[in-house]
Amino acid sequence: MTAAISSTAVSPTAISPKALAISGMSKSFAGVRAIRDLSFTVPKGVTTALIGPNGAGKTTVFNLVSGVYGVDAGRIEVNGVDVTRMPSRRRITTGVARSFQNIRLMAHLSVLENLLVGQHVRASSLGALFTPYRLVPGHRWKREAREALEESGLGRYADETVAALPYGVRKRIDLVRATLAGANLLMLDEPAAGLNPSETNALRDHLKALMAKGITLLVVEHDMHFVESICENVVVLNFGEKIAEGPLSRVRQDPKVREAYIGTDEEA
Ligand SMILES: Nc1ncnc2c1ncn2[C@@H]1O[C@H](COP(=O)(O)OP(=O)(O)OP(=O)(O)O)[C@@H](O)[C@H]1O
Repeated sequence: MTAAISSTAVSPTAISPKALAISGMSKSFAGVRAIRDLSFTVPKGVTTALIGPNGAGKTTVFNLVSGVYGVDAGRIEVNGVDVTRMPSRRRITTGVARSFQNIRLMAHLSVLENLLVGQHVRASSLGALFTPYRLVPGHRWKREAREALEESGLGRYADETVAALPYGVRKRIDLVRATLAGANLLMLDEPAAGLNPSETNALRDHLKALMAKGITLLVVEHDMHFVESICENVVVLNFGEKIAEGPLSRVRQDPKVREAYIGTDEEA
């Protein structure tokens, strides 16, 4: 049976100055050490990038924070709440949400329907979870979803089928979905991948608007121009370990970082 998600189970604390605090985190897959004794924090309001060559462990960090996998060792706090052993589906109640490299919107549904499906994570009872939204005229979630779309400049797409929309618009709708779920810490996995320059600009503006609303972003991104334009702090991983941390301008001069990227097509 699908468990109901109580919106009051854990209230994200406004007290912690850290949106995310990871300490001593390790994870192996069949003997391969993907993450090794990793510690870093994301202060509230400080847009942070997690960078590193292919296979460095960036997506694994997202999977561990969102609870797709359990850690072998270490501790993860979101907004001051220990989520280390918390089931994945409950972690949204602490304020963390993520977007994926491959957009997980349902292509055959409308934009609004996709957002309403996403909002079901906020359902506080089984009844609310299974109430078909069409049966509830003027439903609050529907209104909130339309408002969020308008606010993001995407209002005209509300009733369009997702499959018919350009990729850049779908990516931004995925962002609206994550914020509607009540997140104040958004983990974005390669948000700019596959976007053309004008779509990238629209995404950047969208992210800056979220930052201005107080949402903290943790971004995995290979496009360093994009990272430079929105991120104040950068954490660099290599073979699952943190090898550098700080502003991109400083980090990219670090010999360890330069060495990590040698032989790859990427640049830090
Ligand atoms: N489910 C899994 N099973 C086995 N190995 C895994 C699994 N997930 C990740 N790994 C391994 O963990 C290491 C880190 O992978 P991860 O995908 O986190 O790297 P990444 O930095 O996100 O790479 P990329 O930039 O290519 O997406 C790799 O060696 C990868 O093969």
